[in-house]
Amino acid sequence: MSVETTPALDVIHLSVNFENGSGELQALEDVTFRVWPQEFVCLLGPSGSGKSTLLRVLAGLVPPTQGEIRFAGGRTPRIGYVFQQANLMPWRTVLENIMLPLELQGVPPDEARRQAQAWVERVGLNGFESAWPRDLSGGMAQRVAIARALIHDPDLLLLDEPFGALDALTRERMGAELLALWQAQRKTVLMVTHSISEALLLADRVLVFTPRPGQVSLDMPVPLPRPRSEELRYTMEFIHLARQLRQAIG
Ligand SMILES: Nc1ncnc2c1ncn2[C@@H]1O[C@H](COP(=O)(O)OP(=O)(O)OP(=O)(O)O)[C@@H](O)[C@H]1O
Repeated sequence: MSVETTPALDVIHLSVNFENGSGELQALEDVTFRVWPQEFVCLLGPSGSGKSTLLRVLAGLVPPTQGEIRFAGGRTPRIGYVFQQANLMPWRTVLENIMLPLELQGVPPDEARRQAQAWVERVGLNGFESAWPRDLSGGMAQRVAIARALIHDPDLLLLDEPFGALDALTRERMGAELLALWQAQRKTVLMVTHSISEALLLADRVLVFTPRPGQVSLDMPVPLPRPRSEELRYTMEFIHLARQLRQAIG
């Protein structure tokens, strides 16, 4: 945990209801937790427990029905968002997709290109600058999405099952790459995943959600030493933590 004393964000008694055809549906109920600067927090829970909804509330895309979110400094932070699908613009090359957030901020094109090129290298896509999204593998497309989410130097990175559509080996590799990026960039991260081992390899803390309406049923620190590698999976401590999470999910 960070030594800084101001939380990056405070989620306070948050409830979210949606109107659906037959009435109200409660997605989240009285959710309270805080996240510290530079912390990596994974959200685990059954399908429909409101994890994606929580990220959308944090991004300001869905209003809370009750409760509130407080961000450090009293203002909404700059946010990078990555979804299960890369959602790249098909008419833009890899480089042009990565530089988009800077263009939208009004950064001059040459400077935007220079920074995008640095990100191409950071996410291991050298040589693919001019490739089109349709020619990329799933893992490569997600690397573009991650670079695009980080290029504007967000304070908060929201990841909604970013590796959920990838095969198991690519997923492992992407997890390791994300960890290396996080170690270098030290963003505050909230990541939804369905994988217990992914959560344990990446997170400082794991929040487990109950079935709908989502509530936090377990807030578990992950005391595994860093840097972490896949080998950790075979240690007794890892297996013990994985069992605790499995039991909490039910
Ligand atoms: N815009 C919306 N309108 C109505 N209902 C919604 C809306 N968004 C989400 N829901 C409902 O809220 C509940 C929580 O959905 P959410 O996608 O947040 O869960 P989740 O935990 O992320 O699920 P999964 O793990 O399957 O992605 C679900 O029952 C979903 O159908």
